[in-house]
Amino acid sequence: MSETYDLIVIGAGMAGVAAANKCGAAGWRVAIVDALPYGGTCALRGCDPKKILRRGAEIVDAARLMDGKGIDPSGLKINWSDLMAHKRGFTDPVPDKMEKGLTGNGVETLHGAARFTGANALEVDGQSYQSKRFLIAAGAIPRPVTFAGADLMIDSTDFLNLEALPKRILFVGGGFVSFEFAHIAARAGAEPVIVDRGARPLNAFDPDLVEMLIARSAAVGVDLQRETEIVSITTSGAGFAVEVKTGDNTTTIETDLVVHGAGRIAALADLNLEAADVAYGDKGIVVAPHLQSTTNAAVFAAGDSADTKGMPLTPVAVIEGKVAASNMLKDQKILPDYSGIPTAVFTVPELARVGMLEAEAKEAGYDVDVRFTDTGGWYSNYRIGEKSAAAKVLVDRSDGKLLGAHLFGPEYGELINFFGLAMKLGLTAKQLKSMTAVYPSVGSDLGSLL
Ligand SMILES: Cc1cc2nc3c(=O)[nH]c(=O)nc-3n(C[C@H](O)[C@H](O)[C@H](O)COP(=O)(O)OP(=O)(O)OC[C@H]3O[C@@H](n4cnc5c(N)ncnc54)[C@H](O)[C@@H]3O)c2cc1C
Ligand SMILES: NC(=O)c1ccc[n+]([C@@H]2O[C@H](COP(=O)([O-])OP(=O)(O)OC[C@H]3O[C@@H](n4cnc5c(N)ncnc54)[C@H](O)[C@@H]3O)[C@@H](O)[C@H]2O)c1
Repeated sequence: MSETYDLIVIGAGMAGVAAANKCGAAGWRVAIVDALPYGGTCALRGCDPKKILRRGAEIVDAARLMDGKGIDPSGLKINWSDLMAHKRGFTDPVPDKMEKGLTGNGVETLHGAARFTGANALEVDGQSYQSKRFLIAAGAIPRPVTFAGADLMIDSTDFLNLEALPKRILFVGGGFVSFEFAHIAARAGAEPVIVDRGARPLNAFDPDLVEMLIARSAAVGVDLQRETEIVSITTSGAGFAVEVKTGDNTTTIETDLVVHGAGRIAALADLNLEAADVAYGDKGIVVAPHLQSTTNAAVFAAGDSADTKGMPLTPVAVIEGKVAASNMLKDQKILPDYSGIPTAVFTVPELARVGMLEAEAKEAGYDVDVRFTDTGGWYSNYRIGEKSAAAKVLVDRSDGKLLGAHLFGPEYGELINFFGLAMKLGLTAKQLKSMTAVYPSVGSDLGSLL
């Protein structure tokens, strides 16, 4: 006999859990299902474990920047297995905590891979379930790539579980994952190479600041090869030979490990969406702006597995999960507010962005006042020995409002949040400048960037 629910959520990550808790707490009969331990990518295989490993890199880098300024960094090194144990101290308890939170809100927690069998029906490990509504929050998986030997790569999840870090690591793709991991690996004594097929890696970020990050990366031993395609990966001794092509030139890079950093696609292949008549593509479930499927009214989608305006980021997944839940509960069509959502690449130091890129703002016809400042010589950076830092703030000359902010430097992953809030509230640059910050703090630099 099949069970009947008000809502079944597929995926116990940030989007799914936010929605399930909200609908469960509102008194609906809700079930949530995940094929993996509860917690999703961010808490178990992404943001949180990654930033714990980055802490090791931050400390090593900070000490090296103070070499000759009162700190002797010689002998300082990352103990990889201890750092991993520190990471597991956070990740191990997550599934249990998350499941308890859900059951506390009256949500039934199921385990296994969900597969649609009809417009209002799915099965999990042979057991059938009926529901009035479904939320697909199935996240993303590494983009399948076609070069020979692609199966020899490890993915980001494997990297975050490495018991030992080899010396030579090649990252395929010049995006978030590769830059963040390469920065950690370099500070842990590895020699990372990033191979990107494009002319400009991290192309969602300000090009001038990306060039500064590339130079800073090179200084710590991260080798970037641009406009370079992977031809093949083969095993070679205990490691791998990666054949790469730049223009007409083909060379081979010997390495101990090859890591997939070539993007992610929505994880929908196993859901048998055809059975439920749910339209989808590589970017996710095709949804109306209020997150309801365009082809099956019983289905909503949120997070990395929904094709929306939002980037595949944790804050977006949470917002979309909550908005989808609210729309289902109240039978309304509220739209997610994507304004002022910042993002950062957690290299050391970090690169951050909120709002439009300079090129996007100009293309959209704004009269843009571009306020670029090299902050490498500022007190905040002098204090810690960092010479490479800058900010680019974009202001609309017509009304003084912020169009975008782009930052590269230590603690700027925090500083960007002020710009995000100001943009969400529609503040002018002048209004933001009126903020009084603790002195001396990185926040107290903000006024001078405007
Ligand atoms: C290495 C890495 C680092 C990242 N760092 C950051 C960061 O610093 N900041 C940031 O904002 N974002 C970061 N992200 C992105 C962020 O993790 C995602 O945007 C976010 O986790 C998406 O949440 P979600 O709920 O949509 O999906 P997920 O958290 O991926 O959850 C989806 C869940 O669905 C389950 N599932 C899928 N198919 C099925 C099925 N058929 N049946 C049952 N269960 C299923 C999966 O097992 C998974 O647990 C990072 C991503 C990666 C890979
Ligand atoms: N700090 C964060 O917020 C964070 C961290 C990690 C991941 N994420 C999320 O996860 C998503 C996926 O991250 P990602 O780094 O895997 O992808 P990405 O989309 O950021 O970058 C992929 C890069 O790989 C390149 N590429 C693709 N195929 C290639 C090939 N065959 N050979 C060489 N280069 C190739 C692309 O040109 C691109 O530069 C991101 O878009 C982001 O939303 C966020």
